[in-house]
Amino acid sequence: MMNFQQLVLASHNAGKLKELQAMLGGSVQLRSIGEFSQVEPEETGLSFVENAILKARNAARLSGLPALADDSGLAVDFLGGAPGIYSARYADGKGDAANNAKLLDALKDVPEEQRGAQFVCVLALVRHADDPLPILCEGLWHGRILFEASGDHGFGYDPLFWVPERNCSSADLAPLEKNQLSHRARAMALLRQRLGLA
Ligand SMILES: O=c1nc[nH]c2c1ncn2[C@H]1C[C@H](O)[C@@H](COP(=O)(O)OP(=O)(O)OP(=O)(O)O)O1
Ligand SMILES: [Mg+2]
Repeated sequence: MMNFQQLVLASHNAGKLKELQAMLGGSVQLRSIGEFSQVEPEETGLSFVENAILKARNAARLSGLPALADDSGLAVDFLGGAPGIYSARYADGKGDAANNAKLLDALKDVPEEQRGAQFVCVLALVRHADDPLPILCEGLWHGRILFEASGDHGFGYDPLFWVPERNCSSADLAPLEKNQLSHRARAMALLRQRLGLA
């Protein structure tokens, strides 16, 4: 078993870095890919898995370190799984607020029982840029899309995601609580097992 004391996180999303570092604890130091490059790779894959691997390889190449990538998104039942892998680009790169406004508009006439959705997270870890056997772990989080935003924590679509097991939005959850329940938490629990950190 390889010992990953330092990993580069192949993400330019500060929210992900915070959550993933909190989940990993002190045993692994996550360094941001921002230390090495500000250029974001184009996410050309057709799946979360492909995009996670592509981002991890790119970060390993740029940093010379083993790399962890997170490709995630929101799959809305009524929209046939959209925005899915296009979640970050849903409102053409105009950011989280525009993404959320577009989603609320797309669902404005959809009743509560048809507003089911899941957050998806795929984590990919490569030992080096050409690693032929990336470690892959996925996590899902089932919930519903609210009719209006609620909460100040988290990032992205959190204010619109109703968490049935807590009866509030994921942005209403304290960070510690989100990090025990989320799609990312589930994927990370599997990764920790794979790495012998559990
Ligand atoms: O826990 C979450 N709470 C709320 N929203 C979330 C979450 N997890 C993913 N999301 C949303 C944000 C973004 O719209 C998309 C991820 O897109 P994704 O390409 O994986 O990440 P990103 O572009 O923000 O950063 P990067 O690619 O550099 O890792 O799904
Ligand atoms: Mg991205």
